[in-house]
Amino acid sequence: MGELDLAFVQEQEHRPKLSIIEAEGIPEIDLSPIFHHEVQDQSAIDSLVKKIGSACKEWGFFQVTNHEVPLSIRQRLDEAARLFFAQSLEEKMKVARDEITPIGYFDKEHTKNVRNWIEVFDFFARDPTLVPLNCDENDDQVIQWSNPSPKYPPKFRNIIEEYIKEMENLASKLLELIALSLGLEAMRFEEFFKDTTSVFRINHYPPCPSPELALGMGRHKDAGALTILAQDEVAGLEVKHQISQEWVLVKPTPNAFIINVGDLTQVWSNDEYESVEHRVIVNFEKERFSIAFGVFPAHYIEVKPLDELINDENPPKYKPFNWGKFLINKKSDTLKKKNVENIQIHHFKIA
Ligand SMILES: O=C(O)CCC(=O)C(=O)O
Ligand SMILES: [Fe+2]
Repeated sequence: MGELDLAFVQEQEHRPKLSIIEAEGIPEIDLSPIFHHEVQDQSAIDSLVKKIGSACKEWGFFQVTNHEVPLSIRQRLDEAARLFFAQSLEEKMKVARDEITPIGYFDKEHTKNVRNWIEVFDFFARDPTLVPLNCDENDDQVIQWSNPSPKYPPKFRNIIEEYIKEMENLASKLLELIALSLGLEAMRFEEFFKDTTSVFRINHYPPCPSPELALGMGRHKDAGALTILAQDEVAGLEVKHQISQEWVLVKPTPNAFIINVGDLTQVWSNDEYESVEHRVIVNFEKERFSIAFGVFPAHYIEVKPLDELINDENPPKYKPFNWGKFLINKKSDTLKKKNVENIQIHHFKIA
């Protein structure tokens, strides 16, 4: 990437602030009560569920520690990611995204029609992943998206697959805790994820000549049920604080994962939990890496507020919509600048 092209320049109101507020408030939650207990300590689990519930309500974001994902896997992936992105553009383009399949290497990503200062590598948890052929509501044809096999670094694919397994285990645990925090059965969400469309992604933010004008990733909300994010020691993620409406920086905690609830959790919970806006600022000197795992259901899932959470006083706030169509719409919005507003869950809101 060279000097800053106009395509990257954010409108004045969305440019990063020079004075940065660090988020002290993002709760750090210890997951040890759900691991390694022959006899489970119910009061420790109840208190964990409460903490998760308040974090989801107040922030939509929290960090988890003692999550049982081995540090060695994260380190091997980090090393491999650095080797992959250090290659020439020509090499990376051999596993590039194309117009049809939004997977592999991509360096022209857009958020809300502004280009991001980023290069990414996307990979699906299932190979192949089934998705609708197009956004047409009356067309039920399905296609397969298949993962690329980068030749370098050696074993890159295996390391990614190993990491994805860990993410899927952690995701199921977190979904159980979130279900309990909403007063639902622990396994309430499980059926949605049988044929998951979950996606793994490595984000690489190179140093940027004008970090005051561009963003690594423009303000957005994550589409899925949850995102599990590993960030390196270079800070950059900013979260919109619900109460003050200020952007606050999420300070890196070594070996923790940052969890945020996405649009689907917002709809399923009928707005009890909200998918919170976040963005990534870039750095003049330092590159930054993060690894995101988006927990997504099967393409055929009809998304709507859960029956148990609605009643006469709290009627459904969303019309049902199909996850697969929503997903491919979202993916096509990142491909290039469009002249229309990108798809959002509020388009399904019942007035
Ligand atoms: O790089 C980060 O810290 C956040 C990335 C992000 O928001 C995403 O991948 O959706
Ligand atoms: Fe995100």
